[in-house]
Amino acid sequence: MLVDTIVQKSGIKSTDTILEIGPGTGNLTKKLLEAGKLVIAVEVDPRMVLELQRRFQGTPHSSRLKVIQGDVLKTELPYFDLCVANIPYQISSPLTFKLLNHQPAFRKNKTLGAIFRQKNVLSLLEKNYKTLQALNLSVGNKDAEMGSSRLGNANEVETMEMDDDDDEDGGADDEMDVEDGDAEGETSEFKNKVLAVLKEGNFEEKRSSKLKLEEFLYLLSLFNRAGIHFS
Ligand SMILES: C[S@@+](CC[C@H](N)C(=O)[O-])C[C@H]1O[C@@H](n2cnc3c(N)ncnc32)[C@H](O)[C@@H]1O
Repeated sequence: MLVDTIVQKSGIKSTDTILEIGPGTGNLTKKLLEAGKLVIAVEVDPRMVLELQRRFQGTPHSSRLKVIQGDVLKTELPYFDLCVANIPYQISSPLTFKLLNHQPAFRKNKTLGAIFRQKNVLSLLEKNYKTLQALNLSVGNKDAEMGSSRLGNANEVETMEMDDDDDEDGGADDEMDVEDGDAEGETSEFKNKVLAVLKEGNFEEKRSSKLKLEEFLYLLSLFNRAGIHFS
């Protein structure tokens, strides 16, 4: 089943308690409960909450289901071993960020500086960063092609200026950096980029458990501005 696959890949030791975000009418919830899990479901839509309660009330599983009605971004999350979610795209970044910073509930009350130095966190972020860079490059190249075909050969100077702009914006040069850089150099370069964002907002020594929602969102905006995304 899906959860077992996730567990195998992630190396998580225990999956007794599952946080399910956006359970809707509860199709996955049912499977999780049937697999003997304790499910904490966070659902914003009151109609879905009623449906969930109606569906599992009086069944042998009801004692292992807790439903929390509310916006997951504004809800204080309980302890859980594994989180599953099927949620709208718009909230996936802030949610991933919230979950990344939910670590005090498991592991220690680490500073953000310590959390963002962890290899698994850095490698996830770097993967997203490179995907976005590649997408931007391909969109940039398409725009440049369309631009030069619009200008045609009649205005060579304009076309050359446009090429220069591309270089300044990190177009072709960046692509070469990505291809030519050695793996370790790139990783520490990316780590420095992440730490620079934390320093910019004065977040490095702050503890995630003490942050307010506004501070989370501000930090998220700083990361996004630097091209660093969480999903
Ligand atoms: C794509 S549906 C998932 C449906 C469900 N997995 C199923 O199979 O029936 C997304 C669900 O996320 C819920 N949702 C959207 N935003 C949410 C939020 N901020 N907090 C909690 N739940 C949310 C919606 O109400 C909806 O039930």
